[in-house]
Amino acid sequence: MTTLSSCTKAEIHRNCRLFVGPLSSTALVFACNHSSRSQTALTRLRQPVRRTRLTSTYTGALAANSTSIVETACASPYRDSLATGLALVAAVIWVKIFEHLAQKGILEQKLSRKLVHISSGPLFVLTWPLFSADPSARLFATLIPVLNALRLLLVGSGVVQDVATVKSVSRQGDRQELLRGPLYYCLVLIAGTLLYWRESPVGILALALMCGGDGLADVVGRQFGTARLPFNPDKSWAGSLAMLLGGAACAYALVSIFCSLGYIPCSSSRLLRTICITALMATFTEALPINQKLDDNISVPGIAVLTATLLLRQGL
Ligand SMILES: Nc1ccn([C@@H]2O[C@H](COP(=O)(O)OP(=O)(O)OP(=O)(O)O)[C@@H](O)[C@H]2O)c(=O)n1
Ligand SMILES: C/C(=C\CO)CCC[C@H](C)CCC[C@H](C)CCCC(C)C
Repeated sequence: MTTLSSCTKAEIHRNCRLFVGPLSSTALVFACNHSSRSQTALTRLRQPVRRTRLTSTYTGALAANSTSIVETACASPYRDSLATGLALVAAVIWVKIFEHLAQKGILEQKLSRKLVHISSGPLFVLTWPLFSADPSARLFATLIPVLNALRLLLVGSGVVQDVATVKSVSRQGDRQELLRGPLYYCLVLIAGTLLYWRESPVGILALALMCGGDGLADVVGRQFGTARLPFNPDKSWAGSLAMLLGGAACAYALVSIFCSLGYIPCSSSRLLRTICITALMATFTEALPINQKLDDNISVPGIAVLTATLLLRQGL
């Protein structure tokens, strides 16, 4: 179990800059999530954080208001349970928001479904630093997609009636659809968490390309996809370009956050090359006329894992 005092002042500053405002307490949880350092160093580091008059108001308020709550949460033996509970509540609220927007007609059903697709995975990945360094932490985190997968199984198979969920994550309101794309999506989140967790960029890359990449291809393709691909008239240049850029940007943002938090050792030129080549391969796979046989939520992360694993064989 690590505590807040295991962060360097620089780490706290860096993370505070990343997660400002209402997420300030999260920032400090993030900041205290690194592998432990020597107690002497901790004591030394702790004081400067307190002593320094942090110039901006938010950092001052942040330190004053959040430290005790965050210290307690970090030091708590229930840290992973707390993080799981928090992420589960966030997941329910997040999907409910889109259910509500689709039901009120504020968002078209297809768009609402795609926005859930684009945002849920990256938001889930962003909850990972809330968990402790304990080897069992990834199992706690896995509970979030596992419970969502179970919900999809129960609703999709008709055991539980939930019209709102069906509406928000299906294309046409057919409950059985939940057993395909959305269920595969949760299974990929489960596999990514269990196999790669926050120690390797491979899982994060695969999830980013499935969510940010493939999701954006649909949104942009529907809107601007007049020029069709020569080898697949169901897909467009605009959709594929959006997947390439959106997927690479999402992957870069997430991996950079995990690099800067110290979970992944990174050399930026190598990382950029890996992200670009993996995004290209995933975009090409998504554009192929194979999605009647193989769901994009399987083919895209599948090819991303293969490509990134091969490229990162020599390490970052
Ligand atoms: N590279 C891409 C990908 C998708 N699209 C457009 O986005 C919409 C949805 O595509 P796709 O995701 O392949 O369709 P579905 O399988 O129906 O949707 P889902 O992935 O959500 O199951 C289609 O209008 C398609 O033309 C596109 O123009 N270019
Ligand atoms: C419509 C979807 C895929 C079709 O291609 C996505 C379905 C998403 C699930 C129903 C909800 C998944 C929730 C995540 C496991 C956790 C999100 C946590 C976060 C903190 C909001």
